Amino acid sequence: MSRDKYAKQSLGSVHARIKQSRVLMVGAGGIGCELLKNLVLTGFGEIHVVDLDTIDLSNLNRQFLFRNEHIKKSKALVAKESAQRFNPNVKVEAYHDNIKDPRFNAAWFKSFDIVFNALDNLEARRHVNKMCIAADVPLIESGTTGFNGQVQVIRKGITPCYDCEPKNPPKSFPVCTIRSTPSQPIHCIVWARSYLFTEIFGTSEDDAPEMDQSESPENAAEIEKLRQEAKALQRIRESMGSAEFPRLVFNKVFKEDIERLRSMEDMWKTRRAPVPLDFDELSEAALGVGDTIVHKDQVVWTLAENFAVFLHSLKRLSDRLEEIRANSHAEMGNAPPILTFDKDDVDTLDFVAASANLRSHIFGIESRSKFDIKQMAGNIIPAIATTNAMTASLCVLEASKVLRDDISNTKSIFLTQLADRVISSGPHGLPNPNCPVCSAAQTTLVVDPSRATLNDLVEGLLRVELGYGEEFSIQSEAGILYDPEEDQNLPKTFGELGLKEDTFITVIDEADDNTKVNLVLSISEKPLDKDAKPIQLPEKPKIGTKAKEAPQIERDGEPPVTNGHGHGKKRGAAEADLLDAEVAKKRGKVAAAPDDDIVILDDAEEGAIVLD
Ligand SMILES: Nc1ncnc2c1ncn2[C@@H]1O[C@H](COP(=O)(O)OP(=O)(O)OP(=O)(O)O)[C@@H](O)[C@H]1O
Ligand SMILES: [Zn+2]
Repeated sequence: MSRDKYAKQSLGSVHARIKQSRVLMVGAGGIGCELLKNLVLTGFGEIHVVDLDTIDLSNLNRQFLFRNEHIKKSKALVAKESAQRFNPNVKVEAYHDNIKDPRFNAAWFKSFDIVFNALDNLEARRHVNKMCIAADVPLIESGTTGFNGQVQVIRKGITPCYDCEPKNPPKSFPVCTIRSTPSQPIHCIVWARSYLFTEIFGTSEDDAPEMDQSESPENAAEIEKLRQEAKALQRIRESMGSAEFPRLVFNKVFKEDIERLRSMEDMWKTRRAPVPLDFDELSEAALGVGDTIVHKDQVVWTLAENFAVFLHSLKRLSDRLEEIRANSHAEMGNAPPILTFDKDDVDTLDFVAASANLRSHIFGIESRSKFDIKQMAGNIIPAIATTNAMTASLCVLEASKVLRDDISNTKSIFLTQLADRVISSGPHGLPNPNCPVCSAAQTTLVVDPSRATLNDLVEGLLRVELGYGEEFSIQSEAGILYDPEEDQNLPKTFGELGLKEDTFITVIDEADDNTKVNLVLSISEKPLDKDAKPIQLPEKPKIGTKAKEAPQIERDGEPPVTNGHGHGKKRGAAEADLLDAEVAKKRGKVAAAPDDDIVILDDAEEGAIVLD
């Protein structure tokens, strides 16, 4: 019996296309392992796998292509080795690399029939989306968070792309809530991790993405005060290692800062005022607390127990940092050593858990167990192997429609546990005509990197040849290259600006009327004849104008479910609840769609039953 017999029977006529197809899978983690197994067993002819990471012990429970002996090895290479054995007729290529590496350029993307995203972060997803739009290759985008999952087919000009709907930025809390008026355990946990821990052992809180530092006239004075408090804490940090250090830190953050807050009476008219803690009183109460308390991670510690763990962990972390400092003395000129919070590093977790609970006590907020705090501080949502497996199988189902050239029948599919049906789907909708990525005009820009300047582009090409007015800006991946107020780069050459082969730059028209859609220029380097212009367009692009008002398009409102929101961060528990509610809402909407029913088609020719 031939190996493909059942695949042929269930897939019907598309089986042959699948066999000849060349596909790319980006990410070999939770979804990726399931997906690669499906692709290999379905018989996709040539599969390329890219993943930048190595295998971690914590991956093994669900990433079943990996075993204990593979820990620390490349995910892409091991996934290839393991999956290849399922079907020797399939060719698998693996790359242990970041998909953003320039070698994976638009021409390389173009060589695939379909691209599958099995990623965990917004940045990489957006990059692959952009490359697939530039290369005009269909993309199957997928993501899971706990029991929720989503699959979306993206095809330039036909479906919305990943960036057609702006994505929610990662959840952040106003700095004043975290530093002055916490009201939930998560506020105290963010304070302990992103303020206290980083001010004592790391770099400044200014870098914490979950703290929204934006100032307004109402909070400017308070923010300035908070800055001064942080500076005072940094001065205390200098006495690390001394016998007085724990008392100094404690008194600063759990007593003096609280007394200052308490004195701001207006703040506490409608809230319970915080009550400072006393070091000596707690020292006495903590005398009987044994060392084993840190192992009781499922019980909520008492105030005295939290105090004891605070002191122990502060000592362990201070000793560690002192030791690193002593050893790194020789390498002068290096940045001073720091510690970073890691949910799996027990010393950092103990410190954050105890500090968060001490603060909760001050503000009359319920304490949490170390186990709970680990979930919240690490933004962990348990990955569910079944959700990944279901999502991966739906990716293949949608891919089969793409290979049948049946994009119009592809669906946006949602998995959710809250609804009466686990899987629901809806039509894919239409591209957003003002989307900065897929509505953009695209063309290649040939430049002589040593001669072509940004001014040649701005004046010679954009204004003279393409009719741009005064108001427009140019952006590269690294940020703004030019706008009317920032023209210092104009005399620089493309070489000096680091704009190499295969990088993209985007021209954003800011004219009030007849605003042009974004123009994406893909750079191609070529030494050009001395007499020729140093910058040329081999093909003049057709640049449409933006729609004045966004038309009412039937499009799925919420952003796709992802198991990471920007910055490679996982979603917090509070966000997960929100997401569940969003998905439930969507589920209600989608379920009402008449074409949501299961259709059984009898494919007479091949004897196959197709479930859509
Ligand atoms: N820019 C990128 N280039 C290549 N691979 C990437 C890139 N960004 C993320 N990935 C990979 O995508 C995969 C996503 O898988 P998954 O969501 O299961 O995460 P994980 O890191 O394996 O698990 P967890 O984060 O839950 O411990 C990871 O293997 C990760 O290395
Ligand atoms: Zn788009």
